Amino acid sequence: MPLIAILAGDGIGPEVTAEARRVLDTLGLDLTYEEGLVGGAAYKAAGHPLPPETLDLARRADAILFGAVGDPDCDALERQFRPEQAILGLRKDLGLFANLRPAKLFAGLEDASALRPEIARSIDMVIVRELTGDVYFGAKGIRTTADGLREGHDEMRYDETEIARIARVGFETARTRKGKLLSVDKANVLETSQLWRDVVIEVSADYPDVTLSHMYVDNAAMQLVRNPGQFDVIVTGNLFGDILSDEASMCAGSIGMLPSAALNGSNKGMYEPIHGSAPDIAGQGKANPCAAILSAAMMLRHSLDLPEAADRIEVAVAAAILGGARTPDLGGTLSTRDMGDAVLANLV
Ligand SMILES: NC(=O)c1ccc[n+]([C@@H]2O[C@H](COP(=O)([O-])OP(=O)(O)OC[C@H]3O[C@@H](n4cnc5c(N)ncnc54)[C@H](O)[C@@H]3O)[C@@H](O)[C@H]2O)c1
Ligand SMILES: CC(C)[C@H](C(=O)O)[C@@H](O)C(=O)O
Ligand SMILES: [Mg+2]
Repeated sequence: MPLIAILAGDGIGPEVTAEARRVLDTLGLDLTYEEGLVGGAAYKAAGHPLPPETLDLARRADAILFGAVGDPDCDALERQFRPEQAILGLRKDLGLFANLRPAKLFAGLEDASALRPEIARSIDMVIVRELTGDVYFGAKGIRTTADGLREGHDEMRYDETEIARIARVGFETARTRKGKLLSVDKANVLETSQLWRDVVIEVSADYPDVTLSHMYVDNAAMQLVRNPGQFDVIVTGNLFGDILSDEASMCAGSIGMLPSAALNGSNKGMYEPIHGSAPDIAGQGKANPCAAILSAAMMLRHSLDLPEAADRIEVAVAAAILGGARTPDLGGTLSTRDMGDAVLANLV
């Protein structure tokens, strides 16, 4: 029976993951679950944000359902002990280089979007974010210059194989959709981006059926709020993808609505909302669990070959939203648990 690692983490992570778990349980699937400590919770209990037992569980599991990590109490710790190192460590250890972040407007959420309804309605895209390279994993530190000044540095780097494999994920994803791939970079300034653009163009020779275009990241950030309907699949690096996906989430109504899948080319994956631990609302039952619930659906589709069960979850979330279920981020008053109930009530 497939094993699911549940790593709920910090802040609203456990609150939203509990709702995803309730939905999974209701589907009556043959899955086993094992919970592990991660993030600030793990640091406080075991002295490390990614304890060996958790890493072992993640390696053994067929898929990982991840909540969120991050705890203001831990922000002053040496970097290796900070909660965020757990998620970065898992991505790197498991080779989860391909991060799919679908952003679409659920019918009924037009008024929750930061955009005008007629613009928001057109949003239906997938951001394919590279997840194990870029400034995230380059050489970094704070050093002292010859003049005695403190100097922070984070190296941006990608080699051509890293670019080519994420480009292929972008092209393959575009093939299953409208056949349009936009590569977002900063090739007018950055050498890393110039190589990115060159390699994406080389790989495009294998995908003559996909229309490839390119855009600088600053323009892409602007176009995302001007005319998001122009985007089908966006492929981009780790940092640009992080920023653009938070921006896309608000265009689609709320950061509480966007799920993600982190994949490594096998069936294994880690599934998580794109949002963080939201310390400002943690423990208040205000968090929107939809992103976590939709992440569970992505898990069923990408890791467990259960597309019908995934569809059932997505249809239930869409129906709950259409029926007016709204947490505070969407302008409503439902609690996290109530929103979970609304999704369960619409499971058919
Ligand atoms: N994948 C992750 O685990 C992840 C992702 C992003 C940030 N973080 C961490 O989370 C902590 C907080 O970061 P932040 O405040 O920059 O980002 P955040 O995503 O946690 O919160 C940003 C804003 O969005 C709101 N929000 C987020 N999720 C929501 C939800 N499901 N429902 C309703 N509102 C929601 C929050 O209340 C907050 O106002 C930091 O420690 C950060 O490093 C973790
Ligand atoms: C918590 C942080 C390391 C993480 C990232 O930057 O990748 C988060 O913002 C995300 O989007 O998953
Ligand atoms: Mg982020």
